[in-house]
Amino acid sequence: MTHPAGGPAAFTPGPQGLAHLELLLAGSCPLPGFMTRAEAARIGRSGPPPAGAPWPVPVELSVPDEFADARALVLTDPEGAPLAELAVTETHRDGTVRLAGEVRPAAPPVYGSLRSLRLTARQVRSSRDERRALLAVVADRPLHHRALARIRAALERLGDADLLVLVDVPLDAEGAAPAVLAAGPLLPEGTRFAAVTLPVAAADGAPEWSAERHGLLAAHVAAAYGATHVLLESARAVEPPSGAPVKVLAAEEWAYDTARQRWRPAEEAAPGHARRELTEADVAEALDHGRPLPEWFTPEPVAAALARMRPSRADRGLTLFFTGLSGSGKSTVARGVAEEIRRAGRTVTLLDGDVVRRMLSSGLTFSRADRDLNIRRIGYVASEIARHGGVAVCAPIAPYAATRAEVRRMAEDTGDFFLVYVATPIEVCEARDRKGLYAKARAGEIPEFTGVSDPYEAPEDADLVIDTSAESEAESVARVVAALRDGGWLPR
Ligand SMILES: Nc1ncnc2c1ncn2[C@@H]1O[C@H](COP(=O)(O)OS(=O)(=O)O)[C@@H](OP(=O)(O)O)[C@H]1O
Ligand SMILES: Nc1ncnc2c1ncn2[C@@H]1O[C@H](COP(=O)(O)OP(=O)(O)O)[C@@H](O)[C@H]1O
Repeated sequence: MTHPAGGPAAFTPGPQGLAHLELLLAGSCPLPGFMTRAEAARIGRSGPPPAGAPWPVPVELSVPDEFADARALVLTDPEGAPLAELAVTETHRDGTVRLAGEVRPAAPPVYGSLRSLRLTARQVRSSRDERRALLAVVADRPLHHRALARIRAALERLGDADLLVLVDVPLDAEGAAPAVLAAGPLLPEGTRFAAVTLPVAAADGAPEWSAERHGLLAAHVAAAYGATHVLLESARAVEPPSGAPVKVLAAEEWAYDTARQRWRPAEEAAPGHARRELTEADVAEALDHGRPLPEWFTPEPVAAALARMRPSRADRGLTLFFTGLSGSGKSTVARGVAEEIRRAGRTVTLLDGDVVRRMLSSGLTFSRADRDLNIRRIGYVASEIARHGGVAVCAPIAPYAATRAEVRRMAEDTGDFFLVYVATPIEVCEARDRKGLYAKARAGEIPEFTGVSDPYEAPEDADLVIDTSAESEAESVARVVAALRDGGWLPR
């Protein structure tokens, strides 16, 4: 707990707390601060909120136990800069400690993605002609031709309306923003863009709301910006059932009419000529393999932004992680695969178990704690190699599933992760006993030996399983390389 200059303690809320605070401070939410338990209970978490509720979702702040007695709290951004002061009027426990009370702004926020685009509701309202209709599009995904056609049709129906695109992005990442903004030149002149972060749950650790609640929240925020009509282009929010403060336009199905070569409501498309949109997974797959997105589906500037945001797998970093018992063949196969990757034109670093134990992890034992530390170090180095577009080939035993999962998460922050389980039976590994270690382990001379006197948790999330007792070294290498080619990590 920190007490800046003798004042109240300071606390950095988690992502949900910060997102609620951002709306409170920007004047997008009409509440004075975080809700009491009774207020939050009245709004509820499932089903529609009661009629006349001031806000469609509970706004709560969860804090660690150490703040349970605080009367006031300075809420700061993740770098510690004060955002607001909270005067605590109620403390209650609901799994975690929750504080209620008014918030008073401290200093304008400087943190958060797309800060320069974070126009407040007040800023937008004060600079527009409120007699005109305002269509707000709340978007957390790229605007492809279908979305653009739907927006144009809605504007046409509304007559003389302004357009505001509320780009819904997390505070700590750009999300789909570059692809949403790339559609700017394809929208009417004068279209405004503002970045917002819509919370997805009441408080950190609380369950996420239903899609209808998300829709309702989006409508309320859009209304705060002065919108008269709302279109949801969101993966999370759907048309709310009722009670929205502005008209939420129906999300009827659209299709590409291949006869007329344009997008239109599916029921208007010529029979036999209605082509559906690509799914998000289709788009990801095309980008992963470096295939262009079809012109009928996505406009060129949006496609270009997407290709920048998600380079093909051949251009992304990769952590290729082998796991298996000692003597299973990890190093041998990893060496062969690394050679093939190099030959295919990619830069590759081999982080072999033995070398790592000498260079990165000398002094570590084979206790669980030290093995975990060893694997985390390998994961860290691999993820840095991947950050720069390289391929890191790792070949430690890595006996624990939880630690491998940690490395997967770390690696996927900067690139891709591909797990190869070398599932050679222990009898074969032991018969090979290249270093005589199994014999020593059986004789009790090496304690905590994996597979003999220490656990090995076989992976259930392997992307490929090989067994070097059933195939030659060349066959194993070829199978891994083929999987990398099929996945798009190596050119064909
Ligand atoms: N107690 C014990 N258990 C397992 N292995 C042992 C042990 N003591 C030494 N060795 C040798 O160390 C190599 C395994 O090191 P790793 O860094 O890959 O292990 S771990 O991932 O940290 O568990 C392993 O090398 P490989 O045969 O290449 O796997 C062994 O030769
Ligand atoms: N199909 C195969 N693939 C890989 N190694 C094999 C194969 N068949 C036999 N071996 C032998 O098994 C041993 C595996 O040792 P190594 O690659 O160091 O395993 P690890 O790194 O898992 O401890 C090597 O001596 C290798 O020559």
